[in-house]
Amino acid sequence: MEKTTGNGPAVVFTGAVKVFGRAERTVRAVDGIDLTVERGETVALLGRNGAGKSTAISLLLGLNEPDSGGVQLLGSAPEQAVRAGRVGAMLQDGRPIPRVTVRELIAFVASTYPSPMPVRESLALAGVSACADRRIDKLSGGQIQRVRFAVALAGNPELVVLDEPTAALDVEARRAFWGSMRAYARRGNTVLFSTHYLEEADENADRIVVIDRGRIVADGSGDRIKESVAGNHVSFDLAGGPTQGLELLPGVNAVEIRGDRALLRTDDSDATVIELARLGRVRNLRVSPATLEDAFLSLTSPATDSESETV
Ligand SMILES: Nc1ncnc2c1ncn2[C@@H]1O[C@H](COP(=O)(O)OP(=O)(O)OP(=O)(O)O)[C@@H](O)[C@H]1O
Repeated sequence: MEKTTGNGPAVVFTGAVKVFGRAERTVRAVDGIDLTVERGETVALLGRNGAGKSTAISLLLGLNEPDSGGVQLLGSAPEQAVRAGRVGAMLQDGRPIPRVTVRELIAFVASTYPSPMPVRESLALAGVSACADRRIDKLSGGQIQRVRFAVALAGNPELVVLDEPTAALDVEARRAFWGSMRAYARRGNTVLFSTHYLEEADENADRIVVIDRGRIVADGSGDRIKESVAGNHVSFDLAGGPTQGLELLPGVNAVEIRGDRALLRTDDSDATVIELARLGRVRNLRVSPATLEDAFLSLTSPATDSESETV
């Protein structure tokens, strides 16, 4: 497909800060983000509830102005790139579902852009050709999300920004959605999506940017992020043995007791196991590498009281 290509990165945040509230009740929702996304990359913004993902996306789309720092989209100011149809977005809004057919909606949205994607193509890419003549308010949640994706594609954008696009979908609908997203990305387009699902970030993004309290705390491939929280888990049956002192074993930096089993996180599993053996504590022992979830948990802070935790 012909693309309006340009030079330079797709997205650049430079020291972006966004503060909400006043006086002593302020929240630094975005607290100094520096981030460059190259054209053609698929990047996941991964963070817990309230981490600042939606606020970062609102700055990127020009829906909010940063208090300091700046944001550039496809080499221009966000509003300019959005107006030209160079960016498509799916936000977490609860707008009412229109009572028109899928094709009518997409044709209408396409008509508002200077050089739209042919309607047939955006329907196919979003995987909604088969329900194009059905009314949107009669579709399933998964289909509606894909119609919203078709809306995001209507202007023939070079970049799509998706804010938790699969939050309310079941496993099958999610898989179908990500299939459509990847087909769009394979055309050389750029995708930036936010999620709190680790597996989705790992499976669908080339790069994961972990956000916590408005800051970037890790940036790289899933494997690289796992490595940044180097270490292994050593677990064994307690068999009624003592739990105190386990945190003092060589290499150990965290201890968890689950029923009759001890789980130790360690930087030096060899040394931990040797000492456990010396103490005669080796019962049903297992050593396993840190997972992406371990990495995520150790990089981000738990949600505060006001935020619900759904990770
Ligand atoms: N308009 C606003 N006014 C006041 N505070 C806000 C506003 N928007 C966001 N916040 C606060 O800024 C912080 C970041 O919120 P944001 O919605 O960007 O996080 P998020 O990572 O997208 O979370 P979620 O996964 O729940 O969507 C939170 O503490 C939130 O309460």
